[in-house]
Amino acid sequence: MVEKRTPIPVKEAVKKVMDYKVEGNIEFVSILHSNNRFLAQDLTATSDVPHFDRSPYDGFAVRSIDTQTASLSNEIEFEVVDHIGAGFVSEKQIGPFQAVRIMTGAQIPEDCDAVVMLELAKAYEKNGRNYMSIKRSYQPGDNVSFKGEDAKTGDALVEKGTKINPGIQAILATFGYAEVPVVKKPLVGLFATGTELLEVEDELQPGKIRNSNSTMLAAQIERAGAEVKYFGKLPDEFDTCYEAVKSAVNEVDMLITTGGVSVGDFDYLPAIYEKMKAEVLFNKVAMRPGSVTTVAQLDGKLLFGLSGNPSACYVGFELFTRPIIRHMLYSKKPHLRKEKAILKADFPKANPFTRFVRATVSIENGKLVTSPSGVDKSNIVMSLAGANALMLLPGGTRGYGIDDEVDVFMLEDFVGSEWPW
Ligand SMILES: Nc1nc2c(c(=O)[nH]1)N[C@H]1C(S)=C(S)[C@@H](COP(=O)(O)OP(=O)(O)OC[C@H]3O[C@@H](n4cnc5c(N)ncnc54)[C@H](O)[C@@H]3O)O[C@H]1N2
Ligand code: MOO
Ligand SMILES: [Mg+2]
Repeated sequence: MVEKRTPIPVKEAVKKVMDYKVEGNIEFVSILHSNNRFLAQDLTATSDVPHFDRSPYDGFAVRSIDTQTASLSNEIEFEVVDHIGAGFVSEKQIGPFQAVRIMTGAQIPEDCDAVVMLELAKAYEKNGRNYMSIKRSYQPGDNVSFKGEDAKTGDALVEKGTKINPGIQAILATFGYAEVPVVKKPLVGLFATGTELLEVEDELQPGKIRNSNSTMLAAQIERAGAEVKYFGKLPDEFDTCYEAVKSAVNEVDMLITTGGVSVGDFDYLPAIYEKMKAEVLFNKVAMRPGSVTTVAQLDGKLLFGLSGNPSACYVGFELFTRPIIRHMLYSKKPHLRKEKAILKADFPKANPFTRFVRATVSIENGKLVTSPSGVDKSNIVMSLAGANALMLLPGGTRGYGIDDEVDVFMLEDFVGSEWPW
């Protein structure tokens, strides 16, 4: 008699997995290798930026007090006593009706408090000396980029758990973070099981298929921010699989297998978990695809037994493994981001199970719209290519039609959801 499994609701299954979440460790990496990593500490400003008053224009630094009577009918002349570019500091004392020719980014001379743009001054030479004249007045601070106007020492800049992007790279560099505190990438072990599996480069043979789940999962693991340790494919042989899984567990933060979790004669993962004395958290989830997703824990370490069917495997990873990875990377919103979208296709059939339909989400007239990215069966690979979201169709409904509003889970997003269930 085949074992009867009792399905549990998706949110209960996710909760059971999240009971085993842990935070990752900190490591320091060169700023040059920190892009796309996740911050392990809040970033604070280590100095004022800019840390000196500077000129935002190419022009002349002046004492605003000397400009007060300047007007179209009263041109005021200044002697230009110094000339500095960005990176230089004028050592000169600037007296009444004197100016410094100054370039964008250069430090404002101590005695000056305003900058005249080059275009608004007339520059000329007289008796071997440089002069300029202006026809308008300036107030203290006119055309000055002030010390600390961008950030002040101690300002909170970016929260830990944030994915480093080009803008954060600029901030890291500005504040001298040559070595960046990032979360060590969770190491995710990966096995594909199945005697039918060929390598990608193999010629097709009768009854055999190319192993597509390994490369798919490796990419999903990397998309979530973790590192893959691929242990290879295993034939459907109990002892071989048992030994391989048992030893691999010790080398990684979590272990994924794909295939061999259902009730078939060569589906050995359930028996392997039992022999390892791992506690099975669930072995059936009330959803499609991915109903056979099985998760176990061994001394607090999670073993994800994902389905062999490609789409079921894909969905199982995104719902159960991804949030564990994202939590390890200090995210406060580790689950897939949930949004509302307008359905652009009909689903007339009654829907007994909660469905996660591989879907394409796009923006039309400022609104999210969605339609399935292909055939909605768990053994289908093609629908995965265009999927940037999973459309949630709750079970027990009479079907859906065009223009219905549905929930979608965004696959390529890093904002996430705190708890979308
Ligand atoms: N009697 C029952 N049969 C099945 C049930 C059930 O409840 N009762 N559940 C079905 C569902 S739902 C799914 S999903 C599959 C799950 O199967 P397994 O997780 O045990 O996976 P396998 O049997 O190893 O393989 C299933 C399918 O996927 C192909 N596969 C496997 N690995 C890969 C890979 N790495 N790359 C590409 N494709 C792969 C494999 O060849 C099979 O076609 O069970 C149903 N059966
Ligand atoms: O796990 Mo299966 O994908 O529900 O079809
Ligand atoms: Mg099977």
